[in-house]
Amino acid sequence: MRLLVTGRSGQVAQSLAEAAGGDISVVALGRPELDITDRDSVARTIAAHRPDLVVSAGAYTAVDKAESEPEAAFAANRDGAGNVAAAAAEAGLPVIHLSTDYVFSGDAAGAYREDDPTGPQGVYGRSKLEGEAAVLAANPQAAVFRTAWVYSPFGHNFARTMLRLAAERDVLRVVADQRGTPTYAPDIAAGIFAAARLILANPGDKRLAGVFHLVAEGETDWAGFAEEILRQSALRGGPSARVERIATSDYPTPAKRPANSRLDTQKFRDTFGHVPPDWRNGASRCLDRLVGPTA
Ligand SMILES: NC(=O)C1=CN([C@@H]2O[C@H](COP(=O)(O)OP(=O)(O)OC[C@H]3O[C@@H](n4cnc5c(N)ncnc54)[C@H](O)[C@@H]3O)[C@@H](O)[C@H]2O)C=CC1
Repeated sequence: MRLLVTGRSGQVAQSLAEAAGGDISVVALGRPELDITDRDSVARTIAAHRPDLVVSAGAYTAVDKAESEPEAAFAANRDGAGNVAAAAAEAGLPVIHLSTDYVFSGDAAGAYREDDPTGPQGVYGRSKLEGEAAVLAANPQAAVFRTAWVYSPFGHNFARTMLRLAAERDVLRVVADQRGTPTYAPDIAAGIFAAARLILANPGDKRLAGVFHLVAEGETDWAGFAEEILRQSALRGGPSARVERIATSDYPTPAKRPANSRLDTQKFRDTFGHVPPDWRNGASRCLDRLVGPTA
């Protein structure tokens, strides 16, 4: 199968490109040749590369900056997402679109299911929620995968930030009152490949369209994630530091984050027959790459 992926230098796009091989080919494209805010450039790119399926992973992901740049966030996350889904639909192609736990308020007690009420807390979450609606309206073969707390060997992410800070400081202050599931981008890529295979084998199957939650198994809080990264780093001879657990109120940010980011993945597992690994397993593989293998 041949996948065209938007947002070439992003964590998920790079993970998809890296995992391609065998009967899977991935063409990952980004600006300047593919700008999702430019409908014509999306249509031209799809026509030129003739993929079987489009993965929409390009997005405006600067959560705090979005509060002061709402136009840019909505241009990419709502209008750009809609452009990609519509251009795929015009070519008769299914689309897998990435969305986020930030569409929820975080006030619920348990893990969020796909049909639970949304309630984004900031501009980024609102722009992604409106993007979901645009995608589902534009393409009858659209699957929206909400994921969360993405990290990888690439780009800006929490795991890399913790390692960098641990090399500079003895104590890292990390919020301990936001719960969720760290999800290793290569594990998202594996879930996307499994789903894409099924979607392409069952064209028009309505059960494979709609919203799904795709995160790793298990849960923790940001401080717990930091502790695990630093524990695994120390095992490999990498930087380590003590984690001081703090409250969100001690670390003010422009955008409010959900206190509960947990996503229920039952629907994804039942529909696509794919079970993502535990988050600690992903952390271990990421640390193998960022620090090196354990002795
Ligand atoms: N990073 C995270 O923790 C989470 C990410 N997500 C979603 O998952 C998806 C993938 O996320 P990541 O790979 O982490 O993001 P990322 O920030 O690593 O990559 C996004 C890519 O999109 C590109 N992009 C932005 N505007 C564009 C435009 N107009 N045209 C073409 N490309 C453009 C950026 O240059 C970047 O390479 C996104 O939809 C994001 O909203 C969901 C939950 C959490």
